[in-house]
Order: sequence, then C-alpha cells, then structure tokens
Amino acid sequence: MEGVDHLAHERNRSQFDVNDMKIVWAGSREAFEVSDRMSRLVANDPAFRKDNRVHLTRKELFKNTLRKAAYAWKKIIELKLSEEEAGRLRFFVDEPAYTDLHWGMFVPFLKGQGTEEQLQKWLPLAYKMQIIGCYAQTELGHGSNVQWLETTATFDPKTDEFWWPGGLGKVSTHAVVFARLITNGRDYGVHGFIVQIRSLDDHSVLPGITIGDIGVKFGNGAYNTMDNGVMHFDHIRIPRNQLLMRFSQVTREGKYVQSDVPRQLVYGTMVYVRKTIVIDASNALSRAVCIATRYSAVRRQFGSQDGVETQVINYKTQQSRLFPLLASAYAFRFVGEWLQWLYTDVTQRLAANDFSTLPEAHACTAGLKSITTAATADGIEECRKLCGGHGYLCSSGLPELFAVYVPACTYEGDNVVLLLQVARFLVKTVSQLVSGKKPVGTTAYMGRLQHLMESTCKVQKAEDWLNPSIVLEAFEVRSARMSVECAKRLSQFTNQEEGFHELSPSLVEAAVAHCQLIIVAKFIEKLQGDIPGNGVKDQLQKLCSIYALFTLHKHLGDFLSTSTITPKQASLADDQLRSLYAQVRPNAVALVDAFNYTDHYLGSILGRYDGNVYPNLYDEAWKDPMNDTAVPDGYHEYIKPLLKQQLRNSRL
Ligand SMILES: CCCCC/C=C\C/C=C\C/C=C\CCC(=O)SCCNC(=O)CCNC(=O)[C@H](O)C(C)(C)COP(=O)(O)OP(=O)(O)OC[C@H]1O[C@@H](n2cnc3c(N)ncnc32)[C@H](O)[C@@H]1OP(=O)(O)O
Ligand SMILES: Cc1cc2nc3c(=O)[nH]c(=O)nc-3n(C[C@H](O)[C@H](O)[C@H](O)COP(=O)(O)OP(=O)(O)OC[C@H]3O[C@@H](n4cnc5c(N)ncnc54)[C@H](O)[C@@H]3O)c2cc1C
Repeated sequence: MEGVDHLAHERNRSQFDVNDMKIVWAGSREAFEVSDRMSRLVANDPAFRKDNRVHLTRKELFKNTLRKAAYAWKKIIELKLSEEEAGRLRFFVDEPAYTDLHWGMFVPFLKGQGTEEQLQKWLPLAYKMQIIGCYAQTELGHGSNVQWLETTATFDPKTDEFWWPGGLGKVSTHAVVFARLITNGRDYGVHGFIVQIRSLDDHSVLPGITIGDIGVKFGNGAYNTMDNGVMHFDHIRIPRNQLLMRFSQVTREGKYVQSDVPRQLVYGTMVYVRKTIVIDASNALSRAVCIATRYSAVRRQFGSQDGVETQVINYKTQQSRLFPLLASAYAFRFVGEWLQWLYTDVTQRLAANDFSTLPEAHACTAGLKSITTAATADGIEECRKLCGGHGYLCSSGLPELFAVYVPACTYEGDNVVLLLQVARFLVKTVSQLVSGKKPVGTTAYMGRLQHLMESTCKVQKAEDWLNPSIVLEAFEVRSARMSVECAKRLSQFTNQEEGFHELSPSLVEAAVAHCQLIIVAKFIEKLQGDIPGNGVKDQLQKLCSIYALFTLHKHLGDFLSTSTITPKQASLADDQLRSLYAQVRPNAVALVDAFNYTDHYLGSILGRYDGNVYPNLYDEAWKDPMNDTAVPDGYHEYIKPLLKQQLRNSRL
C-alpha cells in the first residue's frame, strides 16, 4: 500500500488544476471529452484486452488483431461514432493494424489525388470498408529515393517487388501503388495508381500478383500485429482511370496532360502523415514519461530517514533525466498542434493554386518528424532505464512501447534523409538572402541575419534564462550562424552537389538546430496566448524553460562554437535548470496525470494510477505460463540427466 499512499500524497501537493491541464493537453474541451469517452469505452471492454499479447505466437497475435479490428469496426457502426470518435477509439485500442494504413494513408491519398469522379467511385467503398487499402510505395531496392522507383506503369509493363507496405501482406484488397508512368515511350516519373490486389469474393490474390508477409519484425509482439507485405506484379493490367488524376491525366489516346502544379504534390500524403507522426511522438513519449514518473515516486532506494528510504524521483540525477522528457512531451504536443495549423493552411492555399508555402510545409513536417521521433525513441529507452530492473519486464509496458515506436525513425522517411531535405531548404534560404528575397514563416528570423551574426547574449544571472526573448534569440543566433557557416563552406565547392555530400554531417546539425528553434518558438508562442486554469500557465512556462535550457545544455558545443553564449552563461543556464527541476518536482505526478491515460492504455504495472506496484508485479509474475508447473517441461530430458552426470563426476 506504500505506493498508493505516495501517489495520493503527490497529487495533493501539486500546485495547479490538473483538470484544466487535461484540456490544454487534449487541445480543447471537446477533444478532451471525446478522448476521455473513447479511452474508457475501450478500457472497459474485455474484447480489447491486451495484457496477453507477449505470450501469443505471431499467427495468434495477428488473428487477435484482426478480431479486435473487426470488433472495433462493429462498435463504430453500432454506436454511430463520428470520424473523430472512431479515430480516437482505434488509437486507444493501441495495436498497430492494417486499419492504420487504410485510414491513415490509403483514404488520405485518394482524397488528395483523386478527381471528383474517382472520389465518387472509391471513397464510399473505402469509408464503408467494403474495400481495404494500403500504401505501396517502398520497393525492395528503393525506399528513400522515391524518384528512382523501378516499377513501371506502361502499356507493356515490366515486373518489380514492393516491400514493407503495412496491411498488404494478408489483409488489403486494394493498394495505392507508386510506379513510373510511361506513355508514348516517355517516362513521366512517379505517379499513384489504385490497384485491386485481392478478390472481393474469397480474398484470393488476383492472377499475376504474388503477395506475402515479409516476416517477423523487431520485438516480441510489438509491430508484429501488422502484416507488412511483399508484392510482385507480373504484367498486371489496370484501367487507365485508375491512375489518380487530380493533378495529371492520361487521355484515351495516351497523351499525358500535366496540370500547372508542382510535381511534388504527388508526395502530399507523406506530408500529411509526417504531420500526424509529430503528434504521435508526443503520445508515445508522454506515455513512457507517465510510467517512469509514477514509478519514480513509488520506488525508494537508499538515503533512509526515519526508517524510510528516499523516493528515487528526489534524486537530482533522476530529475535531470526525467523532467526534460516530461517537458519534451509537452513541447512536441504544442509543435504538433501548430503543424496541424500549418498543414490546414497549406491545404487551403493549394486549393486556391497558391503553392508558395509548400516548401516550408515540406521542410517543417520532414524536420519535425525527424527530431521528435528520434527524441521519443531515445526517451522511451531512457524511461526504461529510469525504472531500473523492473523497466526491463514486459509488464512495465516499456519494452513493447519501444519496439513499436522505434520504426518511426525510419518509416515515412528515414530521419537523416529528411533532415537533409531541411538542410537544402536552409541553404537555399540563405543563398536567396543575397538576391534580396525576404524569408518568411519559420525562416523569417534569417531576415535579421546581420543582427543575429553580431548580437551577444544578454544573460548576466541565472534568472535571465527565464526571459523568453533572450532564450529565443539564443536559438535563432545558433541556428542562423550554423546555416551561414554551412552555406559559406558550401560556396567553396565548384560542384554544389559534391559539396553538399561532403558537408552533409554539418548540414544535418544545422537542420537539427533550426528544428529545435521551431519547437522552442512554438512553445513560447503558445504561452503568449490565453491559457486558462489555476496555475496551468505557470507550470507550462517552467516546462518550456526546461525544454529550451536542456536542449541548450545537450547541444552546448553548438552554442559555444558559434559564440552564441559564453561558458559562464552556459553555467548559469545549468543553475537555472536545476532550480526549475526543483520547482517542477512537486507537480511531476499531476503533470503526467494530465495526459489522462487509462491503465488499459498505459499497459504498465509500474505506471498504474493507484501506484500499487509491488503486489501487482508479484501477481503478474505468477500468471506467466512459465509458472504453470513448478517443474519445467524438459526437466526429465535435459536437467535430470545432467544433474546425475554431475553427481557421478563429483564422486570420481
Ligand atoms: C493510430 C495512430 C497512428 C499515428 C501514426 C500515424 C501514422 C503512422 C502510421 C503508420 C506508419 C506506417 C507506415 C509508414 C508508411 C511509409 O513509410 S510509406 C513510404 C514513405 N516513404 C518515404 O517517406 C520516402 C522518403 N523519401 C522522400 O520523401 C523523397 O524521395 C525525398 C527524400 C524527399 C527526395 O525526393 P526527390 O523527389 O528525390 O527530391 P529532391 O531532393 O530532388 O527534391 C526535389 C524538390 O522537391 C521538394 N520536395 C521533396 N519532397 C517534397 C514533399 N513531400 N512536399 C513538397 N516538396 C517536396 C524538395 O524540397 C525539392 O525542392 P527544391 O525547391 O527543388 O529544392
Ligand atoms: C515498420 C515499417 C512500416 C513501413 N510501412 C510502409 C508502408 O506502409 N508503405 C511503404 O511504401 N513503405 C513502408 N515502409 C518503408 C519505409 O518508408 C522505408 O523503409 C523508409 O522510407 C526508408 O527507406 P529505406 O528502407 O530505403 O532506407 P535506406 O534509404 O536504404 O536507408 C539506409 C541508410 O542509408 C542512409 N541514407 C539513404 N539515403 C541517404 C542519403 N541521400 N544521404 C545520406 N544517407 C542516406 C539512411 O540514413 C539510412 O541510414 C515501412 C517501414 C517500416 C520500418
């Protein structure tokens, strides 16, 4: 009962209204209510039980996922759930499935790339799940380099292998297929086609197509609920109108007609999903942080006072590892919200034939996807370590979360490849300054380049680091100087591509600096708005400072080598950071309660809301099939003879 008392005590000592914070975290009262309702619906339905996943074989696991997906769909229909409610319900079911790709990529691709006529034909089928779709872009030989995909769509197609598409291996009936469009002997580059791959009568694979699952992936259970697939086409014919033709058409005569739009619009679904992945990073990181924070308040080691040992959350090292992750979860939440706004804005502009913000939307989604997923993957692993030995047990929820999460650093664009896209965008922005082009959006600060190259940091005492404009300027100076340095070094190469290749490690660092500036800037911007709730804004201000100062601490080399700050100012930042950790400490448990996660969703004995960790860990161990019998299978074959052998040897 010790843990129970501790968490209740922690909750009583918090200095803000946790219910108000729940609304800020959810984004609005309406979003909170939907999430809250859906999470309880899932948690209270035994059909969605997930604590047995680690003991299932791959085939059992996959069938179980199919059962849950079908049951979830039944519930969605029965309860007449809205699109938003259905999305939240699937989220809380918390099991990667073909439905992620159907709703997350196939449907958005159709919506983005189809003509009115094509939408009328395909969307109702997809919405009612009368067809199930996946997104087949990656090939065995090409994933990052989309322009070099080898699959062709001509009147006389060659054959090639897709590799990875989720939902393809066993479930999808249709696929959005990426192939090079060839007509009248000319290659018009990569386009999206809709291709039926399985029979709608008996689910058999259609003639000329070979499909299978690509095999077991990283981790026990984890992403293995998903049927990532391999697909081989051999002279498949599809009707011309299954080229998605909103932006380019092929006439009956085979003439290619390109609308007056950038060819990159065919990549639109990737921009959409990358934006979603940023919000998802805050989900995954907050979940790990919630487990590690509650457990750190329950766990006691050393430092006995009055016969009671110290809660590990009181160790300064524990705080300096945990609280930056807590702050990052909030930071990623708010930058994700902003990215949603940016995406909506660019979509509206595209509809009005304004393509001016497309490069910015691409750079922001690519860069933020990279740094939030990398920090989240590392953060989950850090949370496992923060929970000591118990963190390594599957019942902590952390091993599975890590295994499910890490591919986010690879899918939807390898993180380094995407940061190089941001670097290209930055170098271009700097070079355009010479020609007088005014930078806008997230690169607007480059418009004050002369000031940023000359300015000196104003910090004289630790509290100065709480001043948002000082912090913001430090991040702007660091980023601008790193980009300018890269651009300068690049200009010394006669061949720009060769220079870009040679300097790519530094270019990636410049891209990281720019993206971290965006996160800090958007957190500060969020705090300039109206944030109701007793003590809520105050807590968020502390978290914002922690995110910024911890990032500064971690990348101190950048800040010092660009002379953005002095070693003395770095040391003052560390002093301020320590003080902030102490201020956040009494609020830590309440700050993770604000995520409003049910025990079902957390799936962690260490992160239980009631803190009743030890009896449950103990009980859980006894439920393991290994403990069905005291004497294990194999004793008679392998242990008993061995023991007898040893006995004989010792007698010799
Ligand atoms: C239940 C909750 C779930 C929540 C999670 C949500 C979703 C996750 C669910 C499931 C995930 C599971 C599966 C993931 C599915 C996939 O992985 S699908 C496959 C994804 N594949 C990739 O991402 C491939 C990565 N590669 C690329 O995107 C591009 O090839 C490239 C690296 C960007 C390079 O492209 P290329 O055409 O060669 O470009 P180049 O470098 O030559 O640049 C040309 C210009 O085009 C601009 N540009 C590039 N991309 C875009 C874009 N997307 N939008 C706009 N503009 C773009 C580029 O900046 C260049 O511009 P210039 O002005 O000419 O410099
Ligand atoms: C779980 C999971 C689910 C997926 N689901 C789907 C799906 O549904 N549909 C689909 O189409 N695809 C899917 N994919 C594929 C995924 O999109 C690709 O794996 C991803 O885009 C990376 O491409 P790649 O595998 O070719 O990596 P590679 O490009 O081969 O990367 C290998 C290494 O090379 C480096 N590298 C590559 N190019 C460069 C460069 N220009 N400069 C510097 N370094 C470089 C990378 O940084 C990386 O370290 C999925 C992948 C995973 C892991």
